[in-house]
Amino acid sequence: MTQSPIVTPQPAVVPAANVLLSAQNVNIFYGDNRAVKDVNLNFVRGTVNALIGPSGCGKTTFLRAINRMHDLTPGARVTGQILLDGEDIYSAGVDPVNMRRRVGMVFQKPNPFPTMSVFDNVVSGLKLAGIRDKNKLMEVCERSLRGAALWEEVKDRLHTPATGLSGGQQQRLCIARALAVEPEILLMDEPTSALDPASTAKIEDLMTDLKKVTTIVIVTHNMHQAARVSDTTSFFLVGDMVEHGPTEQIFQAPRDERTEAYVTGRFG
Ligand SMILES: Nc1ncnc2c1ncn2[C@@H]1O[C@H](COP(=O)(O)OP(=O)(O)OP(=O)(O)O)[C@@H](O)[C@H]1O
Repeated sequence: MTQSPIVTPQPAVVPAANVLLSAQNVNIFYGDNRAVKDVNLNFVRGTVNALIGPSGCGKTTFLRAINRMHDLTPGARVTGQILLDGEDIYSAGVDPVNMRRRVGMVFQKPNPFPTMSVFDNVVSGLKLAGIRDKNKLMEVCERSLRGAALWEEVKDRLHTPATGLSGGQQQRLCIARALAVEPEILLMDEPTSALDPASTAKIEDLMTDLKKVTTIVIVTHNMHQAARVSDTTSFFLVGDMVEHGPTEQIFQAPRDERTEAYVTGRFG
C-alpha cells in the first residue's frame, strides 16, 4: 500500500499589499528596562488581531507604540520600525498628530469628553480638522454612531451630555468618536474590561462588523474574548512575542509550550 506523502503545514503567505501594519525588530525601553524585545509582527487589512499574555508582559507598551504614545512618556524609547501602509511612523518626516488621525485608540475606561454632548464628542476630531459644515458633521455623526451600534439608542439625545450615557454606551461612543475620522487601524486596550457582560457582548459583535471598515488590534486579558473575536493572536511573555498565528491555531495547536501553558490556564 502506498502511503500518502506527509504534508507539513506551511504558514499562509500574505501578499505584501495586504499587510497594513508591520512591526520590524521593535524594542521599547522605559529608561534601562527593555519592556518589549525584538518584536516582529504583521497585521493584515480587515482583520482583528489580539495581543494576549500575563500582566506586565508588554502588550499595552507594544500597542501604544503603534500610535507613538510613548513620545509623551519621559524616558520611553522605541527602536526598530513600525510601518503603516509601508511608511515608518517613526521616521523624521512624519507628523505624529497627522499620523494619530490614521490610528484610532479606545482605552480600558470609557473617556468621552465630559463637558461635551454626544454629538460634539463624535465630531470632535472633524471639528479639530476645521470641518464646520453642519450637514457634513451630522452625516458623519450618524454614520459613526451606526458603525458603533449606538445610533438607535442615542438618536433622540444627541445634544445631551455624553456623561449621561451608561458605561457600555460611553465605550461605544468612544468607538464612534474614533471611527468618525476613518482610521486605518483601531487600537483597543482592554476595551471591555470595565463593562458588564451585555455591553461586552455588544462590543464583541461590533468588532466583527468593524473589520469591514478598519483593522483592529486589541489587548485583552480575556482569552475567551480573544478566541471569539480575533483572526490572529500574538502571545507575549516578559517582553517577548513568543508566538503569533491564526487564533484557532494559537488556542488549539500552539507550537510553543509556553503558549500552550498559558492558553490552557496553567499560568497567568
Ligand atoms: N510608563 C512606564 N514607565 C516605566 N515602566 C513602565 C511604564 N509602563 C509600563 N512599564 C513597565 O513595562 C512592562 C510592561 O508593561 P505593560 O503595561 O506593557 O504590560 P501589559 O502586558 O500591558 O500588562 P497588563 O496586562 O497588566 O496591562 C512592565 O514591567 C511595566 O512595569
